Amino acid sequence: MNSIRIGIGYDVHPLIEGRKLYIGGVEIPHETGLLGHSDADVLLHAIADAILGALGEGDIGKHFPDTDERYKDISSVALLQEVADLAQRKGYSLGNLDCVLLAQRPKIAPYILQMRETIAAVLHVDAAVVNIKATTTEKLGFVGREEGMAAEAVVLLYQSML
Ligand SMILES: Nc1ccn([C@@H]2O[C@H](COP(=O)(O)O)[C@@H](O)[C@H]2O)c(=O)n1
Ligand SMILES: C[C@@]1(CO)OP(=O)(O)OP(=O)(O)OC[C@H]1O
Repeated sequence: MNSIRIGIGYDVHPLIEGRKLYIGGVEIPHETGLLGHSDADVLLHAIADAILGALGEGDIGKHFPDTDERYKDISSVALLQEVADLAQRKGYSLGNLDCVLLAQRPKIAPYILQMRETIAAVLHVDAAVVNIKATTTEKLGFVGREEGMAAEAVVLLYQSML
């Protein structure tokens, strides 16, 4: 029987002035951006962690240490690409992916289709199997105070070949 595996991912990054805002591989005009060693794309980090979890391969901190200068300011699209390549080498394909971004502002709805297409291209799937949701936290907590953003992702992988 072909094996199926699920994985979850969760990530948080602070928001500061003077950084560009990248979410889901898309640059979004905003007065603050996410802080991290990489471009701090919190949504792609949660997705990459979910895939690594499904593969039993730890997390992105293990694969791309924030002490390594190679990953300084790197695009998280490149990190997700490396994770996708690992999944492919292990014979796994994406069944479907669901994720949610927690952000008080900006509204990301106008960018969701571009994010889905970007992620789908990296993962070699149809955008129909990539679902992206967003929620404010009704001005509650660190997200509501716009101190940071969080993201969660769940993926299902299936073994496509051996
Ligand atoms: N940063 C965000 C947060 C939410 N949305 C969309 O707005 C709608 C309402 O969200 P609530 O959390 O206030 O219930 C919902 O459709 C979200 O997708 C958004 O685009 N960007
Ligand atoms: C991606 C990495 C590597 O550049 O750095 P950050 O952008 O700080 O992101 P984090 O979510 O802390 O995950 C792992 C890191 O090693």
